[in-house]
Amino acid sequence: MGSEAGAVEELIARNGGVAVIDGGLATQLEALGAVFNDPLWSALCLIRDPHLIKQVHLQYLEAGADILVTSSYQATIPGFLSRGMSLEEGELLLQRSVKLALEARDSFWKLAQQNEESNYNCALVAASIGSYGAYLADGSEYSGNYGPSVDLEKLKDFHRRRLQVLVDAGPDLLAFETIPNKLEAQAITELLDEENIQIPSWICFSSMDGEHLSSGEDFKDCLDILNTSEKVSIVGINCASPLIVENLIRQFKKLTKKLLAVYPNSGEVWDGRAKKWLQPECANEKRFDLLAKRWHECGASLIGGCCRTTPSTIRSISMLLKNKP
Ligand code: MET
Ligand SMILES: [Zn+2]
Repeated sequence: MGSEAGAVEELIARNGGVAVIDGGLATQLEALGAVFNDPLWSALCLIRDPHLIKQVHLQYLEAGADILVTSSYQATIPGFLSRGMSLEEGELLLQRSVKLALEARDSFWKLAQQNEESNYNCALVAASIGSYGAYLADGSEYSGNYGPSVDLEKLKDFHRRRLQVLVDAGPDLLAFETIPNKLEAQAITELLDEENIQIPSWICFSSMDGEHLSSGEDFKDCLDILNTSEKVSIVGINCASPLIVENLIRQFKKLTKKLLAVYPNSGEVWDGRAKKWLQPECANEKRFDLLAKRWHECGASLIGGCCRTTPSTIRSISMLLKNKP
């Protein structure tokens, strides 16, 4: 546990052992009418519709989220440069992602404090840093297959400038998301030290089988690396099926003492040929909020949703886990 994780620990203690992370950002942007059939994905909104991003942050706060994840998941400097933007413009967009979340948090909190009956916490803002695979936009964030040309230094170089810009914009923590392999976990861990980052980080992995990282590597080898870092305060899983999360929490509990975060997707699977989301088996029997209660009982202390989860998912888990409206 890093010494800087005080604000997160405080939040968890105040809620009786849990903090609620928000839900799918891209999903909710699409629900509000945004269209991003594009390699920049939801980062397009930073350019075209920043007001929608703020609106989604406010919707998640209203639903009870204690932690907002910013819109920088697929916002990268090489991605922006490849669209003809300058370095300066790209950096401004990254700053904007943090600013939008901080503004939403501050204005919501100001109103909440004026209402004596409100039960809200002052939310924390986690700057999202998607994996290298998310930038490639070729699905490799779910396979971990980056090819032979990608080594430790290349991954560090990819992450370095975005990390610096996001930290300078003043978020409360960093959220590395959908990390699919050990090499990238190691690159991030080393980079946090090299850059002397002073805010806490979470590193969340993707997993397809509920046993291994998406790459097929063992979590033990990966967590052995993360456990050596004071800068990584929280580890966990995001954008995996909710049906495999409990097994992963049990495994993580044996491998690390760090706080655990889980925010799986809805369990729907994208059928690229039919261009529609397929419902998971047993979707009805295993409702997300009941699963979330199990995840908490098994030892996860930060719980939320990823793709295809919405403010209504977050509202129900917030009510169930915090036992207050
Ligand atoms: N924070 C990102 C989002 O909700 C995570 C996406 S995982 C593919 O849009
Ligand atoms: Zn997701």
